[in-house]
Amino acid sequence: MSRPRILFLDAYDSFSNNITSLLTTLLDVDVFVLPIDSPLLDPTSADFEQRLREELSRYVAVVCGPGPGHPDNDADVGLMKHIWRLHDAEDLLPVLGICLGFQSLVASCGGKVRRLQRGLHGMVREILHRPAADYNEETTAGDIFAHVGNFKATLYHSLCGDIGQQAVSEAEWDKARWRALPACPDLLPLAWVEEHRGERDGVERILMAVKHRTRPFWGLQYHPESVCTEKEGNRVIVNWFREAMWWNASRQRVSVPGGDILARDATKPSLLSQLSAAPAEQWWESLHVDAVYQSMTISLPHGVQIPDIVEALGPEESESIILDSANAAASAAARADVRGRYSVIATGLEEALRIEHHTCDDYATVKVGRVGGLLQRISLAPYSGIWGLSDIGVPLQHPRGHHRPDLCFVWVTKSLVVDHTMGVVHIQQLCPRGLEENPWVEKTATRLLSSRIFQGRFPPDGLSPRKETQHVATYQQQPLRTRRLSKSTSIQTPLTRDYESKVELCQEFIAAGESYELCLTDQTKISRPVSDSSAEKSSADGLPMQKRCGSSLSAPPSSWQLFKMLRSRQPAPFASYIRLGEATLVSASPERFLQYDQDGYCSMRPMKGTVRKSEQVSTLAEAERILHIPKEEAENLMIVDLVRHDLHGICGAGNVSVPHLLKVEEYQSVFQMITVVEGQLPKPADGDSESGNAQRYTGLDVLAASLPPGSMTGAPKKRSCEILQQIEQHHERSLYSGVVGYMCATGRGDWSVTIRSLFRWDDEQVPSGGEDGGEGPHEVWRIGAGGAVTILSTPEGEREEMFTKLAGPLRVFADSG
Ligand SMILES: C=C(O[C@@H]1C=C(C(=O)O)C=C[C@H]1O)C(=O)O
Ligand SMILES: NC(=O)CC[C@H](N)C(=O)O
Repeated sequence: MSRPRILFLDAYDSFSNNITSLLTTLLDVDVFVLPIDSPLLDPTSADFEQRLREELSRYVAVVCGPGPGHPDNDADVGLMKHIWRLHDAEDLLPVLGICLGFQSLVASCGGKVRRLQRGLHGMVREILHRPAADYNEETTAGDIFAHVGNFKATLYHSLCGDIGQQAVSEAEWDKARWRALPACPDLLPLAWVEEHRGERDGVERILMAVKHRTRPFWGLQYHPESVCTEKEGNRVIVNWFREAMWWNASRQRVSVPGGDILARDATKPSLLSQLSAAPAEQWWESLHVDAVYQSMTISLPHGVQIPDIVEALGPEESESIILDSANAAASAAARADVRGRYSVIATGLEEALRIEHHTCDDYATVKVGRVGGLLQRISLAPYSGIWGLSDIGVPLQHPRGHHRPDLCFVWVTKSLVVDHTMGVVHIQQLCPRGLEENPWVEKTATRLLSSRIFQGRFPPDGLSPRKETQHVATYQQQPLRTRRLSKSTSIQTPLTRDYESKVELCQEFIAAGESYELCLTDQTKISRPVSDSSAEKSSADGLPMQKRCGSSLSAPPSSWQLFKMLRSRQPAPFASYIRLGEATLVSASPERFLQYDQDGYCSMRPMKGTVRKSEQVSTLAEAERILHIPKEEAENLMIVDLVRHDLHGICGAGNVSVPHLLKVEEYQSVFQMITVVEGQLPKPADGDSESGNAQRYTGLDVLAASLPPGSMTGAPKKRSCEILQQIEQHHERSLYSGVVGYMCATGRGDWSVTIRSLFRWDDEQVPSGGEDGGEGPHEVWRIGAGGAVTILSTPEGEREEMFTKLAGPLRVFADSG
């Protein structure tokens, strides 16, 4: 027997999948999702009424979801307002509105929707409903709070339904609070929050739930699906469904089973299932997946660090992918929970196959090596797109002024994986079958074993000592501002006043109900003489090339040297050094985005809440005191609920949990609050068969469905990105704010958020940075930094946070002048 079906109208919230998961698991129903502006159900088309009626006939009930915006704005609520207009016996069906859906119900019944005195986002409050003793036969009818105990729930709103409550005097309030008020006679209030607004403003009465007097409509202002809403609140949902089913039964309304429906499943189809639509000629045949795995493991001498291994491997390759658990050695000092266990050094990139995609294109390219010939252009038409802003419905500005790839996947067949826990290096390659004689693994092992670092001619001290010695002399602590470091390097940081007014603008959008949290960022631009990249890394004899050449002091440090400086100053679990195509990224990211294993276990680690280390805040206990406050916890909670939504969209109902909520961790220069959210990918019903395999979900499904990272956008993601594009003046964040990581052939993967990083593009060169125009070509480095703005932020606080995050990466330029 098929389960009852519920239709969920999605207003592009970032919590929708949490609601569909809650409904599915709690009520044993199937939930189908229709966007509020679905082109399949267009209110301007002639047969709209008919199509709507047909679609609704398939469901036992409708849930109108939360979302950004205002119920008076048609585009924000779309189909919802047609639901509240249903009236005759044939069309009518039970409906529950949640947050925006609830406000839309209030507005449709003549109530007002006004701004709260101050928005409440990620705030957990006691939901006040009628006390148990007050329930009798009359008051219980249709009251979905009847016999529910006390519970707290999470709020995400700036607006509130106003049915006249503020006008009721204190003396009258006790009686009036459960009665329909004259301003809106059709709605019976069922629950309230009383928010203390300080001496002057007193208590703001905030309507939390209603029931329509004659129609089967209910609404909840709070978020029943939030991870911080207490379980007792689930009984409200169960009661609603019981009332809904009872209403259907009493009207002999039966939903029509089967048939075509316009709404889609609450979870997305797998990426692999899209391949059946792919053209017959398969580009991935050139990946040589028919390969032999060869490997060798050698032990790692104490104190050897990733850059030492890279340098011992020999002269620099023109491209690099190095994922460096740079805090592995310094983990005792960092005391952060994440200790990178593995580091990955990719080699042989010049012959590696890669896939690139530029967001505005409708194709991706497959080619070999950096300048290698184009093998194929893959049309994206048969697929649902490649993971970017455009895939969450946020178009980019045209023209973008460049044709750089926004996505680059490289098929790496030769790599070194360092296991810091076991103290070993695995040298591994996938060798095309028939070419097994390839001696690369042995040759690499021999080269490492005979190098200075493996021969013990290396100081066995945890931190590599020979690093930036030549630069220490120029080290100066300087305040951060636009300045010239030397005659030839200039740094342009965001202007204080500018940034602060952008924070204020974010807060205006939030107060208007357009967003709950906005991760505002800005960029710092560094222009300096082009570094001599041919002198990067070291020569085959193990001596730093620049030392050999004797020209080290005049040449600015190469990107590789910048990386070495950054990783030792800010040892982070997700450091990386990437030189790929035209891009260079030097990162000291502390934030894991997503990790998954071959069994479909996924873990995300959103980070929100940052405090700079200082004399006043130097211990974990002090940081906890500062970070465990409503503002910081709310910031984190909002992203946690958003990340749960992203995971639910792939893992499905009931397969997401939060094992660690709001934990404070220590890093080199900051304390950060993090939460761990876990999910389990569904197993295909007939897992071993070919068709089962085609339906299989992998970690890539989660990655594709979760970009861009919610911690860098704010919530709800789509509207927040639209607003941020505007406030950040369509300035592309570029490599900053994206993700870097790997997925290996067995299905494991690990991705970090690119923050606390520097990056540059080869094509961004200015002819001369010198005032006299005589200093030769300059290259441009960029550093993005920012933080989450909420209604409780202060412009000064946010500006200070942005500069705190900027300081670490920027200092490598300051120190190397
Ligand atoms: C925006 C940045 O960091 C993000 C914002 C954080 C915050 O608001 O506390 C914390 C970590 C990141 O998700 C940055 O580092 O530039
Ligand atoms: N979560 C929501 O649905 C929010 C509704 C509305 N945009 C508000 O801010 O009040």
